[in-house]
Amino acid sequence: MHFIQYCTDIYVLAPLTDILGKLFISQSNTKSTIKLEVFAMQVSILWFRHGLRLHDNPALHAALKKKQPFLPIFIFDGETAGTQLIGYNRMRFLCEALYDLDRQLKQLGGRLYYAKGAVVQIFTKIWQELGIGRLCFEEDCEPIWRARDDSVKIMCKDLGIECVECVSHTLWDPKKIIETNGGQPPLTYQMFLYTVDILGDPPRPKDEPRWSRVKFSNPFPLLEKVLYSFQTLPNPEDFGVFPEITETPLVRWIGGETQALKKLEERLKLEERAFRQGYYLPSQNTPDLLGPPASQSAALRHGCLSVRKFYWSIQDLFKVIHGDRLPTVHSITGQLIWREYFYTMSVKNPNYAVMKENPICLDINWIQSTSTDYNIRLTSWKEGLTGYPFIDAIMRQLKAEGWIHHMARNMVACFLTRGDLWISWEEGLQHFLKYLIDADWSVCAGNWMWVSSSAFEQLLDCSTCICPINFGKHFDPSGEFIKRYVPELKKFPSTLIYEPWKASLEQQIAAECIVGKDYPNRIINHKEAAERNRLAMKTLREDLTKPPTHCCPSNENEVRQFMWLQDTCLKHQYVSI
Ligand SMILES: Cc1cc2nc3c(=O)[nH]c(=O)nc-3n(C[C@H](O)[C@H](O)[C@H](O)COP(=O)(O)OP(=O)(O)OC[C@H]3O[C@@H](n4cnc5c(N)ncnc54)[C@H](O)[C@@H]3O)c2cc1C
Repeated sequence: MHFIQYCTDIYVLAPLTDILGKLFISQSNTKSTIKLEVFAMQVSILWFRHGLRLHDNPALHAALKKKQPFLPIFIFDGETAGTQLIGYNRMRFLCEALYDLDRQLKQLGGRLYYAKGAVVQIFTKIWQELGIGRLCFEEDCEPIWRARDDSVKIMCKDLGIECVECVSHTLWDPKKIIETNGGQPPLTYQMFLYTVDILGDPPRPKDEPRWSRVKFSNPFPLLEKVLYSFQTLPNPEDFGVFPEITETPLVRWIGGETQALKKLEERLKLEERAFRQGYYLPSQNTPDLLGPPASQSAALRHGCLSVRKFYWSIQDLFKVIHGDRLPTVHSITGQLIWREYFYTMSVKNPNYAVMKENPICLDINWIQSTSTDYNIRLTSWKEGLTGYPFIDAIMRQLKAEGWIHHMARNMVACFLTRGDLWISWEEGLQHFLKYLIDADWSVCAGNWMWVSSSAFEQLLDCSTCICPINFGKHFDPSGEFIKRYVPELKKFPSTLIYEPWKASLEQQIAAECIVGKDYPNRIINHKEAAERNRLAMKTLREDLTKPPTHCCPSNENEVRQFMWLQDTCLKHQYVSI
C-alpha cells in the first residue's frame, strides 16, 4: 500500500510499514536474497542538513509526531551543508552548530548522532539494525542537492520508510512561487514581490515541541561502528579541514542556535532604535566596518536561526512601535526577500552558478584562464595583494574571519569583474563559497551575477562601477579598516593610505613600508581599466542580438538599494571614470 503525505509541502511515496513489532519482509542489499526482519521498535529520524535548530523546525515536529523512538542525526557525506568546498571558519561554525544541538538535546535526555559516509548506505544500515519508521528533513530547494535527496527518497520507497520533507529554509516555498507565476520564476524583484503578495504572509514560526513526551532512541551498541556521538566539541581538523592562517582572527563568529537566538535579541534592539528614530536598515545607513558585526547571515544559512522567526520578530516589533506593517521594500524584511528571490531563481536552473548554458546569465568575454595576466591577477585578488589597500584589507578579512560586509563584497566583486580585472565572476564565486561563513550557493551566485552585470543588473551597464579608492574613503576616511587588516600600511598617513603608490620615497621610509617591496605595487591602473571595461561592456551591449529575458532591475532605485549606494553619497564617489 502506498500513501502520500504532506508537511506544508511534502511529497512522500512509501509503503505503510510503521506498525510496531510487525513482521516485515524486505529485500536485502544482495538483491537475490529475501530476508525476514523483525523490528522491535522502528525509529523516527530527523536528518539535519541545514536547519540546525530546535525552534521553528517543522521536520522536527514531523519526526516527533509518530511517537517512535527519536533519532536525530547529521551525516558528513562530503557535500551536505556545503562541505564539498569549505574553509576553516565555516567548518568550525558548522561544528559548533552541531555541538550546540547536541548540548541542547542532551539537556532534553537525548543526543545528536553523527555519521561519516554515503547517506543512503548509512540510512540502510540503520534500517537493517533498528528499522526506520519515518525519515524527516527540511527541504534543500537548490538543484545541487537534488541527486542526494532523490536517492534518499528512492531508498525510502524501496525500504518502506515514510519520508517527510518540510519547507522551512525559506519564507515561502519557491516551487509555489514559480507555480503562482505561471511556471517561471519572477524575473524582477518587483514581480517577485507581486507574486508573494498573492501567496500571502509567510507562515509564522511553529511552537516548541512537547519534549516531555519524547522518547529518544538508543542505537548503541548495535550501531556503534556507524554512529558516533559528540563527546567533546568537534573540530574542523576532525573532518580534515585545517586553518590556512596562523594568527588568531580579530572577529570570531560562533556557530549554533543558542548564539543565533542571543544575537537576534541584540539585532532586534538595533532595529528598534532605528524604527523609533524613524528609519530602516541601520546597518546600511551607517555601515560600520570596524564595529562588532550584527549580521545573522551565517545563522540563516545554516538554519541556526529560522528565517520565519527573524522575519516575524521584525514585523511584530515594527507593529508594536508604529502600529503598522513594516514596508517590504528597502527594509530588513526586504533584504530577506532578496534571499528568497535568489533561491527561487535557482530552483529550476542547475547551471545557475556557471556562465555557460545558464539561461539568465550573459555570456561575457572575460579574460581567458590561459592569458599570461590571469593567474597573477586572480592570485593577487585572492591573497589580498593587489596593491589597492581597501581591496586587500577586505580579501584578507575574508580569509581570516569568514565574514565581510555587504558593501565590501560589492567592492571586491566589482573589482574582480567588470570594474578592473575583467575576470569571470565564476572564479570569485568559488573563492567566496569556500571562505564565507554564510556561503550560500544561490545567494552567492545571484549576487555575483548581479555585481558583474551578468544578470539582474542593468544590461551590461558599467555606470555605477565602484572605485577602489573613493568607495572605501567614504566609509572609513582615516583608513582604520585598512590598518587593521593590512598591517604593513599601519604607519601610512591617512591622506595616502588608499593610494600608497602616490607616496614619495621619503614618506614610504617614514611609514616603514616601501611600495613594491614591503607592500605590492598596484597590479592595474583602475582609471584606465575601468574605462577599457566600460567600452567593452558598451560594445557587448550594442552587439547583443538576443539578450536574456530577465536582464533588468525594476528601476534605478532598486540598483542603488541593492548595491547600498546611498542617496546621501555623491555619485562621483562611486563612478570610476
Ligand atoms: C558578491 C556577493 C556575494 C554574496 N554572497 C552571499 C552569500 O553567500 N550568502 C549570504 O547570505 N549573502 C551573500 N551576499 C549578500 C549580503 O552581502 C549578505 O547577506 C549580507 O552582507 C549579510 O549582512 P547582514 O546580515 O547584516 O544583512 P542585512 O541587511 O541585515 O540583511 C538580513 C538578511 O537578508 C539577507 N540578505 C541581505 N542582503 C542580501 C542580498 N544582497 N542578497 C540576498 N540576501 C541578502 C541575508 O540573509 C541577511 O542576513 C553576497 C553579496 C555579494 C555582493
